[in-house]
Amino acid sequence: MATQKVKKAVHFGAGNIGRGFVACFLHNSGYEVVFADVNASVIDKLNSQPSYKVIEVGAEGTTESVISNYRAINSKTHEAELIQEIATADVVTCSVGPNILKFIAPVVAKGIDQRPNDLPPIAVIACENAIGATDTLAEHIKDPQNTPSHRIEDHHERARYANSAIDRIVPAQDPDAGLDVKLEKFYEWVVESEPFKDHSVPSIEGINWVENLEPFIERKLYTVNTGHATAAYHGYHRKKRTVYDALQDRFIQQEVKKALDNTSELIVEKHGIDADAQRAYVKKIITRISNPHLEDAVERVGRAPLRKLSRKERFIGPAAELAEKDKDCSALLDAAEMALRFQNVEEDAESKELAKAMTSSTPEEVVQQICGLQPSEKLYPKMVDVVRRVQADAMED
Ligand SMILES: NC(=O)c1ccc[n+]([C@@H]2O[C@H](COP(=O)([O-])OP(=O)(O)OC[C@H]3O[C@@H](n4cnc5c(N)ncnc54)[C@H](O)[C@@H]3O)[C@@H](O)[C@H]2O)c1
Ligand SMILES: O=P(O)(O)OC[C@@H](O)[C@@H](O)[C@H](O)[C@H](O)CO
Repeated sequence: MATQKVKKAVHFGAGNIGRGFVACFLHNSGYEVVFADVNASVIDKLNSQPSYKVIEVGAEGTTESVISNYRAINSKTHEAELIQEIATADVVTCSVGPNILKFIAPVVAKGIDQRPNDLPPIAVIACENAIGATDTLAEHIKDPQNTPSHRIEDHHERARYANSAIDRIVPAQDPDAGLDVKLEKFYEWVVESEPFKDHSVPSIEGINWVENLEPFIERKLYTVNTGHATAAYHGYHRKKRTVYDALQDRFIQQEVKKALDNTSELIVEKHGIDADAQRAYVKKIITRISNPHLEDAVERVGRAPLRKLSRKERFIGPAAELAEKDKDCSALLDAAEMALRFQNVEEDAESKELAKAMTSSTPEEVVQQICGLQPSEKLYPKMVDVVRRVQADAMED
């Protein structure tokens, strides 16, 4: 009797969303998961412990599931082993952070290049909070430094790249929790189906396959993440510990609602999303980010402010489009102002860099270099005023 081959997934980033969501869904879909990470302590724990728990918390109570059938490889020290795993895997996923994609690309490229001819193309799905994260990873993989140019023409026979939108709040974990991950019950994982049109899509339970991802990723980033970051940055400024604490403050709650009114106007018009459906979505997001069981620190949600203030991200992205249409983006500008004031310099390298740029650059330089706006854009002078105000306040302190 023919035995069915066990499917294998290599997942880069054994952190919160990696262990708590992506690996959990791959495991539940019958994959053996090979984690790749640079954190030696997490790798050692994964290799010495045969299972860990994923604990869903919420108003409805707590449920636990057990994840097993995984291995882990240190991508810094065991590159050759990792290349072999990728060469023979069915799926490569990652949740390492958008700025890390360029660092994992070389090893993924080598694994793809060594893929045996008789295997179907590997599915590559980046699970980051960023528009087109898989495209970004693919660009790095296909860079001549990583894939020889004579191997590009038939590269699609070895790999297919699909963008995704991934949504589940996984806070930083208690240091004593070991590998276990506490997270919210809600999840949404939407992935492009188009790259697999001449093959079948990978069989991963829970994925919503769509032809056009743009409305899903923009709706997610400009609602969940805009709302989350607005609460976190206003919360940090008002000395709140968690996003839940921030949302107990009526002023912050109003700022979040106003920011999501701004982005809803854009999303509804741009993507033809039903206004009532968007209102219900916003309501659900506010309930989700107000989850008292999650203990989600404002420093985690506000992490990497340079990334969050960049052109295609949760504030400047929608605000630039709204400004071009002469529509209200004032709450997004207020939230961006709070992001500029996020000075978590001890823990966050980008925050330190931002603080330096705010003291050494002109407002115009900050807006061009950090927010990626050009003087010809309608948002540009508004954002210059915001930076000028923050810099003036800093001079007074
Ligand atoms: N936590 C969430 O709620 C959530 C939800 C949706 C999407 N995301 C996205 O997922 C990504 C990861 O977020 P997270 O919260 O899990 O962060 P995290 O810090 O918990 O996990 C990131 C992991 O990547 C590893 N890593 C860093 N550099 C690496 C490298 N060069 N090679 C391999 N591994 C490397 C780190 O050691 C860490 O284990 C981000 O893009 C984030 O926006 C997070
Ligand atoms: O991961 P970031 O830094 O892009 O954003 C922080 C949080 O808003 C984010 O991790 C959310 O928890 C997540 O996007 C929910 O799906």
